[in-house]
Amino acid sequence: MQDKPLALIIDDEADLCRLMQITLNKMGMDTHVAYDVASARAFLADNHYDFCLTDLALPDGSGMEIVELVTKTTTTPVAVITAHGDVNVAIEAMKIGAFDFVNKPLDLPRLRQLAQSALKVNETIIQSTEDDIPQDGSQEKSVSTAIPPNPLTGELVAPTENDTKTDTEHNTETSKDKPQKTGQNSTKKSKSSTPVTVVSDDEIFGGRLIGDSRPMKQLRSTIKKLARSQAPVFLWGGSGTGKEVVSRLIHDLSGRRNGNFVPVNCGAIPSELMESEFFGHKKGSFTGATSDKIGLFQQADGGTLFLDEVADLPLAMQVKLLRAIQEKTVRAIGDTKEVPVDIRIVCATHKDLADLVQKGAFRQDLFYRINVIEVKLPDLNDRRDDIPMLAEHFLNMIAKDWELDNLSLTDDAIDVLTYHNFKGNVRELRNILERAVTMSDSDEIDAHHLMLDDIHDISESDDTPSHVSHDDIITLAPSEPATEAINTTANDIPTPSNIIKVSPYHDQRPTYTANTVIKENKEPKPITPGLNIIASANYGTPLSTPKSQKISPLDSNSASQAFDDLNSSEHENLANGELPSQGLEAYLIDQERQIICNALQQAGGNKTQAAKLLGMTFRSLRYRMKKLDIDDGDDE
Ligand SMILES: Nc1ncnc2c1ncn2[C@@H]1O[C@H](COP(=O)(O)OP(=O)(O)OP(=O)(O)O)[C@@H](O)[C@H]1O
Repeated sequence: MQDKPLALIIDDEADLCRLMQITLNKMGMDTHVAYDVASARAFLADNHYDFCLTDLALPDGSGMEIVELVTKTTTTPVAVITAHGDVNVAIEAMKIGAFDFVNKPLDLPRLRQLAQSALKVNETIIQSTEDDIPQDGSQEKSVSTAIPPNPLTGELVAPTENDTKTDTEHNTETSKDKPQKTGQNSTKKSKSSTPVTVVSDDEIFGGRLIGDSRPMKQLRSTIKKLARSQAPVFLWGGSGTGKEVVSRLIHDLSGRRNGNFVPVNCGAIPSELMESEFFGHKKGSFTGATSDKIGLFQQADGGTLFLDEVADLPLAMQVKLLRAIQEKTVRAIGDTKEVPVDIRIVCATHKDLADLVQKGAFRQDLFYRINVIEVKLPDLNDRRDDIPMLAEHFLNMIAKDWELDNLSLTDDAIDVLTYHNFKGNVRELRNILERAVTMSDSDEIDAHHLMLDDIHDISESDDTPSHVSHDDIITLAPSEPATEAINTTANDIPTPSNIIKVSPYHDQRPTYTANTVIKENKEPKPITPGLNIIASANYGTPLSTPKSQKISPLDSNSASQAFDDLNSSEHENLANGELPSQGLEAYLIDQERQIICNALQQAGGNKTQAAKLLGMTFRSLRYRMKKLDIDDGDDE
């Protein structure tokens, strides 16, 4: 018969210990109790625990000592008990490796939740690899400053027989009142009783976090450690460095992986809707609230809430967010009850949040609360060794996606990429390659297909490469699809099961990058005689025609159906200086779709001919058709 999970409770209040014991026993756990640091140390020396819970104020020392000891020498998740409201101490404990905390007076449902999370942490043991770089002075400078000292030091190997001894030697003398042990199997505990899945690094990271440079090895090692904690994580790095990728990995590797991962772009939610989006609302609570709505916090209950661009939160919302994070409860607009939520917060920004705190634009208390573990993501320019590997990875992805043969880069192209100044980081690299593939009709991508000379000039003169305004740009090449989070294929994510929930505000902003733009030319650019395209669509925005409605270019009915809203009176209105009712992006997408359908019709469905008419390569046309959901018909 399998052992029950074993917990160690450390607190000098006997009644409280008894209450915790009863609660954990009812959950099917065995328990040991120690009333001081010395007896806890003795228990820890002789047993392997699945969960450890310690008070901070103990008669002969601090619970922090226990946290340090447990995280340095075992894989056991250790939580701390804090006096109510003493969040600062809880944060300090999490910085040195505590996986979570519970307040006094003790809330039993919260204790149960904590214990359950602890057991889940033990379910996946990630095989240690050579990538696991010890966090000592041997790190490169950029990494050691990026990651706070010793955030979580748990070893990531399954416990072995050597990890533990039997406790027969000391089981009577470890506590002033004798340590209390409950349960049948509590005295011989040689290894974790939680069913363990062993996952290799390749299974976890394969294809998702490419890079063999030292900063990337360090990052992978940090992610694995963070996955064993509930501590809030703050990801800081330039646009396109992979903050969302890292956030998803932390979720997928953690005990929360069966809950939802809810990404939300804080900068994309109109401020008047923020409270309702985050916390939900009751029907009738304001004009337009026609039904009850569950907020993002509740959607992420049991999982992870990823607050991207957290620096963009208005101050009023920061106060409400802080309260929800601290209290672990939310109240929907128009509701009278608080609802408990169990979420882990991961935040990200490319802005200097500490600077915003100084300037009064970001609340210090919220900054302190979300910035428990800070991880700085390295710029691509600081890990150039990874560029060939990343390029190969993206070419393989593009080839698979567009059903092309093997694509490759010439040596010259690799050189050009390796020396390019990437202001948009990995996303920019991917966009450059996507464009290069559309520009080349061969499977071999050469330096000139990358078109990096032009880009260099542009990016040099552009301070905000990743968020260029609509007004002065024309997109030349597709930027990253906004629906990536939804469309990610099993192939992209070879992970433990994950349920991805995408909030309506996730990544809706346009994803222009400097490399995909040319400066404005007010005059529409004639591409071929008779065709006047003012700009190509930005593929980073949702299509105005729903995905399910595939357009057949040769079926004039279905094509015209898609453009019903672009009636002639609208064209007249536009000519008179009015703005498109469906918004610029949707308008441009419809325009592009219509023009391509026209060209295909004129060419009798022959894509090669249609591409010529449009002055683009065959491959570029096929790519655009795919993005715009225009029926591909037979391959030529
Ligand atoms: N190390 C990596 N390996 C493979 N793909 C990566 C890596 N880093 C980033 N990417 C890819 O680059 C793109 C941008 O990544 P991501 O969205 O995570 O960046 P970000 O830092 O969150 O960007 P932003 O700040 O603009 O939101 C995605 O397509 C992602 O899959």
